[in-house]
Amino acid sequence: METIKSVDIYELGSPGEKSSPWSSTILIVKLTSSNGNVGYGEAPTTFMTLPVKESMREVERVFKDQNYFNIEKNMREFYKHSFYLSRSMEATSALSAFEIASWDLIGKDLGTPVYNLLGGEYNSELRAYANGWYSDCLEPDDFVSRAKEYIKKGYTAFKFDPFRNNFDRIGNDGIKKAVDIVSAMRSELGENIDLLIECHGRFSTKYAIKVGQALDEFNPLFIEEPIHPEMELGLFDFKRYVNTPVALGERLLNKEDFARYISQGMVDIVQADLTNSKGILEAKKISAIVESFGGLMAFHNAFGPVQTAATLNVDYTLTNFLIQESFEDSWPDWKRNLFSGYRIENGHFKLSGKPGLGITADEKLMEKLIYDGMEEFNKNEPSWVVSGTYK
Ligand SMILES: O=C(O)[C@H](O)[C@@H](O)[C@H](O)[C@H](O)CO
Ligand SMILES: [Mg+2]
Repeated sequence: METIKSVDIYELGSPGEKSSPWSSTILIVKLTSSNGNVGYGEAPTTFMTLPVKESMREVERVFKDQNYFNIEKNMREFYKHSFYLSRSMEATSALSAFEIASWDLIGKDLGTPVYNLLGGEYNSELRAYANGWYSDCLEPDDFVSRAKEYIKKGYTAFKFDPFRNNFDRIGNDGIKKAVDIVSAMRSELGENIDLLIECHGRFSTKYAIKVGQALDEFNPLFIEEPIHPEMELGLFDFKRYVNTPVALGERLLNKEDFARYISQGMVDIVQADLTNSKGILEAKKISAIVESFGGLMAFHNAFGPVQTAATLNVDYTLTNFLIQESFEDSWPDWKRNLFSGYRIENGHFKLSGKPGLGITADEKLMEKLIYDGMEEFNKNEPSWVVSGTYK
């Protein structure tokens, strides 16, 4: 029986190098098996780096010395101990990292990519959408000319938040500015480019509806988190008055959360995040629930390379895959060089086909990037926006 012999938790970062503010640090767990193989997992940060790092120590107490093939058992064991798990983003994130790393080990032990253990390859080309591409863009022309650079790289879908520093409420001027940006993107880039509108859960219901109605005419692929996440009942009204499909999920924690949303018709496109909703097997379960209600999957993927690799392994197997989020082309070099194995070419992701998650760590670089502390903080710009856009 192979067990988890040692656990290493890495906080990595390179202060000063431009990075998405919410992901200027990343958290990686490395599990070493009794047979010498290593598996990697990742947890999200966003103003919670140190609490999540600390939570990973709690997960370690449960997972250490266990047989990592027993994913269900180990997950349930942590569930039993972690009284607040069902409500804790930090605990669920920490747990997810261990789950993902366990799969990396399992795949490596069996000599096969993780997707082969989850139903096999259904999608071989994974269409990506670009995010992070619009840093410092404020005016319609800024957005259009930056998007054109990404179209040259092969992207055909763009997510962006055109709402600047409007929060809770938005006035006519704020709506007009957003409309100008979205309308310029549509008219300059054409009907074949998909526009994905990100609201970052910033509005209360009435204002979200105003925004949604104003943008419907530009036919976005979806509108994301239009309403503050805890005001989810507002989604019923939102969906009554706005035609654009609703996407959300990056702040939901488990399949039961997703089951409530999808079964009540509160969401169309589900953006679960493997690193904060219990990892790979839960992602398969969530996707199955969503599929049963006719929903599509577009996994949230805003952190580091282990997250991307884990997510792609699930994407490969999905019959209800829509599109995959990607920040890769706006990453700083340190993040790009940490792991090799998957590619993004011509706006599509491809895995290496190597065993496990299919990635290899540059361990020397990892050692160099070890960092201790919270991610960057800017009083004037919350960490969840693309930098230079909250004005
Ligand atoms: O959809 C997304 O990619 C996210 O909303 C990001 O834009 C977040 O701001 C970040 O993930 C914060 O955790
Ligand atoms: Mg989002």
